[in-house]
Amino acid sequence: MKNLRLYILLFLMIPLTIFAEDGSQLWLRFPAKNGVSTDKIISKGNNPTLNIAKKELMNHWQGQEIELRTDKSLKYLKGGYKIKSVQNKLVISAEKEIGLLYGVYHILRLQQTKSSLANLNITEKPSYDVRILNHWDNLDGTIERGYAGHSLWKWENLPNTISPRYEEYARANASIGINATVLNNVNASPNMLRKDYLEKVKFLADIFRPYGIKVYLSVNFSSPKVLGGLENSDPLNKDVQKWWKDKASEIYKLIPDFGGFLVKANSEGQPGPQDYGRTHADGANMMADVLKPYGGIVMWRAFVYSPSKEDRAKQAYLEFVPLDGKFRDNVIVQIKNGPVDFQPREAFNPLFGALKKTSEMVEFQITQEYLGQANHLVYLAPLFKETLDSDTYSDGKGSTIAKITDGTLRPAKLTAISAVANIGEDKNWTGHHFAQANWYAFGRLAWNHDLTSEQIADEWIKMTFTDNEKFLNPVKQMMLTSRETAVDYMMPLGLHHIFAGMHHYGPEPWGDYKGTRADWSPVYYHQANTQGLGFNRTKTGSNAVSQYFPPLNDIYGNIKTTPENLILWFHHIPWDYQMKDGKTLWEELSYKYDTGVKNVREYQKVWDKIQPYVDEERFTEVQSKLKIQAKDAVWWKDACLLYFQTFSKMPIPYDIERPIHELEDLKKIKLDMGHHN
Ligand SMILES: CO[C@H]1[C@H](O)[C@@H](O)[C@H](O)O[C@@H]1C(=O)O
Repeated sequence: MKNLRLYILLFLMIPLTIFAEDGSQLWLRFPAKNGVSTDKIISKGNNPTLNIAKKELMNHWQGQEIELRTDKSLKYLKGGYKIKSVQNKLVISAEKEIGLLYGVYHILRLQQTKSSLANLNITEKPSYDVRILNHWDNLDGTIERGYAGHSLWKWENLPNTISPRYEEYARANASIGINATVLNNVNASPNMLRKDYLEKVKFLADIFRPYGIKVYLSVNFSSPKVLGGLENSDPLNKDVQKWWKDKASEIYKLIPDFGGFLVKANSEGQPGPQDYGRTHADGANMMADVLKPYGGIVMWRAFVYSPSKEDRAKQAYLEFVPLDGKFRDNVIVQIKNGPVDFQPREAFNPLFGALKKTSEMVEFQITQEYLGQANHLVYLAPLFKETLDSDTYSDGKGSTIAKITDGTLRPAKLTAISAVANIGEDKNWTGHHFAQANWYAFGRLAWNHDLTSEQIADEWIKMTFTDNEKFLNPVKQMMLTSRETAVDYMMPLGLHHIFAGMHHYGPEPWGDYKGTRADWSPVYYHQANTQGLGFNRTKTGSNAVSQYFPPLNDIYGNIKTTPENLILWFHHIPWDYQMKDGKTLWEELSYKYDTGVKNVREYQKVWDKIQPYVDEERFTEVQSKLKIQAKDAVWWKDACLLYFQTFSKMPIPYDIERPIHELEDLKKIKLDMGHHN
């Protein structure tokens, strides 16, 4: 009897052990045991990176014999590799060991996704040289726009305590080809460059190095003054230049392969060269000169907005175009995908392609500051692809942002792509299990921007969850539509920045922040009045359309040819304007919000139905996040429709669910999150 009870108990525990998954392993769920024995791995040499590659094979590879071979003639692959089936074995070759490690992750991915391993003949060359994460982590452990707990970097404990997550982080990045990281917030503390902090940075760099990851730092332009006690931080002051020179030498003594600096200057209150009447080029070049002897680079951000009254969407272009050709060749201008700020949908940033003699790189945001943060399931590959595939026409038809930034159209000395990370201390790393997919997607696209959103989702689901079609197909569909769904319930038809100030989580279309910058207020962006809705950026308005190359300036300048998903970005249009499907603007807007809500409801059903194929922990966690997302979608719909209705004075179409909130109550919601604009 006793035994029987024990058996029953053991039997009941089986599912628990099978399903003891929590998300902490990310997509790295290779088979745990039964890897190949050492004699099935042929490789010469003993180098830390190679040793990791061999260890991964021993622990996880279940296939045939593998040969790892460095080959100097493969330099042209720029860190890439070849995988070839030769008789009974697989040969992975690359110029350097890091290419071999990438090749090993490639075959482990094939194994994990149950792809064919027969007759392989693969050549991989990355789209970009520098594939970099930007952490907005502060020295006190908080993260600006971080929604997955505190920073991974425990500065106070370094170098005495080394968290195992440092290496896990490096491994996860290497597995998708990310090869660089900026450890600290672009709103940078001058203390980052203090001797004691640099020594801590060295420890992280040492852990990341075998995984091919170079460390970069965000620097505060006033460091010479604040940290060095100099009179000012004027880039043309010899003492200031010497301070940076000495600092560079100090850094490279500790970290010989240090990557360089990321700089946010003269933006949102940060100091910069303009404080001394100098230009962005003067500032960037001063830093570039001190890094040059060591092979370091400067990533200078174009996210600036000046005290001018110009449309905010025009400002980066206005500041940087006159400086084209004035930057050193180890400076690269880092440009947000859109001209405003990581909105659910923006027109692409017109600065892409406009700098002809200066290297340009994209900055994406993986952390979902404006996309429901860690609560909403929004798969971002479609957003990333939309930007990369946008044709700027800068050098004629086909001048996509991908081709401008990857060196195809401009033989750029330097190619790079970056994204603001969503990683924190949370057990599942990113707050929402599905937000891991956005880290993954960024890495995969940085490696190969020709991959489709669907391919990436397919891989990620198979690696992270299962290849069972009953899970794979519906979940993939949910992911692929999720970005458009978020656009629909937040800001359809080109609406933008109608978020509540500070936290940027919920809706506040009525926001009119008198006394602050006009361009921090939602009312500035949607321009709703009794005539209509939208921001007039045509010739009769801010003329932002003129910053686009022909024929885009005309296409966007004309209401009839502007794509409807951007119509309110470029035009102020009457409420009864007739859309392509025959509906009025007001009706179209209403149906878009409604579609967004309905889709989230569908996602809830999809998720509940796949319960048999996922562990309890992840099932419940995603399920409860979807509940929040569904409530938030209704909140967005009610807030925006009830508010805009005060101008349109038209009824919400009767086949749409009625609002369940009162506008006045919604206006009272105050969330205490975040800390500035
Ligand atoms: C790091 O600051 C961020 C800020 O939190 C974010 O709300 C803003 O819009 O963008 C800034 C930037 O990109 O510099």
